[in-house]
Amino acid sequence: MASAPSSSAEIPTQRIDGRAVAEAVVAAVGAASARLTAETGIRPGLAVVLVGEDPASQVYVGAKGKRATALGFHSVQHTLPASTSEIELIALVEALNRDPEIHGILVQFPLPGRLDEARARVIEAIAPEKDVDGLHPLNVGRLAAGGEAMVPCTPAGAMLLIRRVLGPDLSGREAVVVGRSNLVGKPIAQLLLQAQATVTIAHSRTADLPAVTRRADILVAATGRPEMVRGDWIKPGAVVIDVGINRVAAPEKGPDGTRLCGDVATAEATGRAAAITPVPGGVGPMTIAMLMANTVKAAYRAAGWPAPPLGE
Ligand SMILES: Nc1nc(=O)c2c([nH]1)NC[C@@H]1CN(c3ccc(C(=O)N[C@@H](CCC(=O)O)C(=O)O)cc3)C=[N+]21
Repeated sequence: MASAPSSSAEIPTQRIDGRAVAEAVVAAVGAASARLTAETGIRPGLAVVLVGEDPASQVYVGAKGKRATALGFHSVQHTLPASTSEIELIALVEALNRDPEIHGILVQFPLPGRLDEARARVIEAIAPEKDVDGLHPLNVGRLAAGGEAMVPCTPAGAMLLIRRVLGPDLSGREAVVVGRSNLVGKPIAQLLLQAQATVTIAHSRTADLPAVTRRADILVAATGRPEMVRGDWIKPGAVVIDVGINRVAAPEKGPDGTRLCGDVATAEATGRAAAITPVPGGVGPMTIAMLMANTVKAAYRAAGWPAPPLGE
């Protein structure tokens, strides 16, 4: 029997293996760390601060600590109760700023309740050279001005995946970032611009969002809304970077079943995108790898050494 005629030819869609790229980064980070420790006695030190008991945050923070320990870093986790005051949290950050064994400080978001309103003050309390999240205004400004900045981990990881597919020069390519957060959307847009792409930042208030995303040769979805980006929002042949990690109900896995999904309807994108990052196994593992990379860079700078090459 003849197959039904299809209106458009299917495009083979490459799944970008974030776990494999993350392993390569982590291997380079481990080698750089070992060299520093052998020659100076300095072990990269990472402090992760978790306030409250958000279960997803506990999982991420645990994964970060495990990675750091496996790399031979000095790794400490500070877990504070949800009732912690702004003054107490900033006092801890200041103690970590002064601690010579700590090169990187990460305060996990979201902060609980009222404390989230203090977010900007907490970020500004972190010493910029220890700000491995790249959120301090000095690092944000340096990234915007094209200087030596600590780059936020998820954007740095996403860019590395884009470069693996398209190379370092994005001249002539249209990039659309959906999402405008300080942690993801805005810094990814800066990095794409630096790589010569033509960049649009779109968001939930953009008029005719699908028409805007359909222009994208590079589409970055960072909306935090499960599978918001549909297949027909994607230009055929686009490279799609799915930054979302959403836990949604999955009745097929039983009454309490859940599954992870991204901000892109991956099944619909398959056969249309040239390449897409899966969830899980895409940008998520890169985020942790780049956190380790930023921590080693901070330790190198503290030792007065130039930043090492990290497979980027
Ligand atoms: N100050 C701050 N910096 C952050 O970088 C930060 C944060 N707060 N708050 C929460 C988000 C989330 N985040 C992730 C890191 C790794 C995975 C990851 O490794 N995901 C795996 C597994 C996911 C799973 O199985 O749950 C994957 O996508 O394959 C996901 C999410 C960092 N964040």
